[in-house]
Amino acid sequence: MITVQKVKKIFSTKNGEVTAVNDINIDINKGEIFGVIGYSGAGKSTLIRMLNGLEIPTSGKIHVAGKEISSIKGAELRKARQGIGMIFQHFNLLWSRTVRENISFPLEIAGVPKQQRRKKVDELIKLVGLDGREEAYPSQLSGGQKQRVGIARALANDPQVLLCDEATSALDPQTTDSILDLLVDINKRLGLTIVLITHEMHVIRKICHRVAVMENGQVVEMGSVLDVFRKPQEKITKRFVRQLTEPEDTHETVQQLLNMYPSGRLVKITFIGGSAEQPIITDLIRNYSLSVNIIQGNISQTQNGSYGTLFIHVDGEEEEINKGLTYLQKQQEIELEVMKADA
Ligand SMILES: Nc1ncnc2c1ncn2[C@@H]1O[C@H](COP(=O)(O)OP(=O)(O)OP(=O)(O)O)[C@@H](O)[C@H]1O
Repeated sequence: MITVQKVKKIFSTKNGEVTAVNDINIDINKGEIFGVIGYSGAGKSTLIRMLNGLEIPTSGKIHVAGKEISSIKGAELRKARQGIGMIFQHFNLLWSRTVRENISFPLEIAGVPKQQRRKKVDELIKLVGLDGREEAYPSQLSGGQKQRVGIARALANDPQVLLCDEATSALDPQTTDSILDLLVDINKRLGLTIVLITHEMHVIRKICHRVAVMENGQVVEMGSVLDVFRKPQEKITKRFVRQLTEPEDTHETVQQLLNMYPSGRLVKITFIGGSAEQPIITDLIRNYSLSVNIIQGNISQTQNGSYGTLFIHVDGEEEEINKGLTYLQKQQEIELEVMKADA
């Protein structure tokens, strides 16, 4: 559905050239929810703006829904853009227009007759759950409702692709979750391809199938969300994954525990997919002469299955400990890390 081939974007500024996007290659499949994560300045906005022709690459090619978006101009580009919806962090609604009029706006521009417009807007209002709020103005809506208007407006021309630019960054956690649920629902119902950029791993974890991690204009890591969670390769990816799996105080706690328990091992187990439901801790206690103390754990769901981490302290005879750890290591879909004290 979307291909980004060797794309570079260089901005010329007073202080010289800035390479915002540096040689990126990405293929996004039809019906996929694809996330791009990175810190501020990584190049995410520039990349997503190139996907709908708001920026033109300095070099390289971008195809979206069969059109080479990076090379077309004028009326052809405007037409192609109708097939690409976009939602924004600050909603970008028209404040003097009602909910109904905001959603109707892109249909007016596309020259859709009045009656057809009304029917389509009614459908969209239902789809995003804004029944009863049709005549309200944006200033009378909550943040979540404003983003629902943004989503309905973006879907007005039946796009094949929806781009989301930090679409939940201005919302509280509960509202963020309800908007993310709506995006998953729309993705399933309409088969829409969704590309989102974010700096929050929670957003990636909750709704994306695949993720690309951006740093300094480059994609430094890319893969299915579960794979990236299981084995993050780059330092920056590990930092993002830790946002979810280890509360901020965990590092300190681990160091304290290592001092408290000089014998045995402190082990971090990462569970992926089906293994999260297997009774491996029970097996460990039953089959080996070990004492196992559970210190901290959490589990969460991704679009590709469950994912969790567990910190345990294992103690006993040295030989038994080694046997027990070997047993754990042999389990598929489990990653094992023996924690060590800071040097
Ligand atoms: N129009 C522009 N002119 C000059 N430099 C720009 C322009 N747009 C972006 N940049 C620069 O390109 C780099 C990447 O910016 P970009 O906004 O794409 O990053 P980002 O990951 O989206 O960060 P943020 O979340 O802060 O927007 C930054 O160094 C930025 O200053």
